Amino acid sequence: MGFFSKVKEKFVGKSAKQNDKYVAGLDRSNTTFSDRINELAARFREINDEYFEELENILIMSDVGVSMVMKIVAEIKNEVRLQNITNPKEINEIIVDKMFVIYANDSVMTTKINYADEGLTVILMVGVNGAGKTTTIGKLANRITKDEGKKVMVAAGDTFRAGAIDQLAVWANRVGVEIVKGNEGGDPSAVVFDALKQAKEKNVDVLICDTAGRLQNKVNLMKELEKMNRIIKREVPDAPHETLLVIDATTGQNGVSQAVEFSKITDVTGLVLTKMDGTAKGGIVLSIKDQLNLPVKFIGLGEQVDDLQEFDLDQYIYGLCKNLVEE
Ligand SMILES: Nc1nc2c(ncn2[C@@H]2O[C@H](COP(=O)(O)OP(=O)(O)OP(=O)(O)O)[C@@H](O)[C@H]2O)c(=O)[nH]1
Repeated sequence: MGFFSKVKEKFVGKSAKQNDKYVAGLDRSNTTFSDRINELAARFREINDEYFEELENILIMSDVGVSMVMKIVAEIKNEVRLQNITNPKEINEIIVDKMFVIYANDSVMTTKINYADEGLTVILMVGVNGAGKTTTIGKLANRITKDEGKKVMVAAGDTFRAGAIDQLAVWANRVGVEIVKGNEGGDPSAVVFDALKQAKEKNVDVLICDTAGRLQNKVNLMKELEKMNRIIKREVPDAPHETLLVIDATTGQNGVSQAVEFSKITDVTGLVLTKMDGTAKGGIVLSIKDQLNLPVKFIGLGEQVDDLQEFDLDQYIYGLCKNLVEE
């Protein structure tokens, strides 16, 4: 069964609680993407080169990324020829299937957090300022505490940005986890070292470390992350278990380029796409996959504490293509 049929069978007419969050959070993307494709089908009597050009534009406007768009459209053309389809109204299923078959191909699809087999799990959060790192750490700490029953601690390793420490402290307080912090302008690795020591003493299960996001000063940032990684490894040899890169989905292709830069600086193990509810260009998930081949582990679908959702490909497809699937 193709993605299209699978998603249709799974979600249409049903209302699972988590699914509602995806549908609401991706509403703007769905309207831009699905409605434009439906509108295109209504305008063309038959599928021709012009139709495909417009389809390419819709995909590009949804932030799918040019090289990915070319691959997807080539696949769609091929399938249309094979099935001998000429009516644009019959193409929805093929569009949805091809987009996601390409996404899922050769993919590292694990969305689960890689926890340590035993002892302390260390998660390092990286990303440029304003991407939503602090908010994500708060939401993630809450998820891990409430859903998995683990004891979480956070380390205020962004000593560079004014206010970052206080902001993280507010979140820690809100979700009821302990925070280890140093002074603004201090050595972030010292904070992390301190946090590692305390986490081990207090039998913490998961330590989430904030870091500064000065991508414009790449050499310093690289040195800082290297030092932090060295200290973490010295204390917990198989750590960090995850280095999650936080990207603001509303920054579109710029966010994708930042992600590429970050992945050159440090070993990223997964992505968190924030503010998906604030963009009409939900296709960024596909573009990132194409350029980085890293799994999207979480997506931010709002500002509330429970708006960070584990990335689920089926729910994402349904959210993005709702009006196509339900046509
Ligand atoms: N709508 C929406 N807003 C979000 C989401 N994630 C974060 N935000 C908001 O984005 C803004 C910036 O997020 P912060 O966590 O404060 O990011 P920052 O502290 O500026 O920068 P860093 O922590 O360095 O990334 C805040 O107003 C958050 O509430 C999301 O998934 N959806």
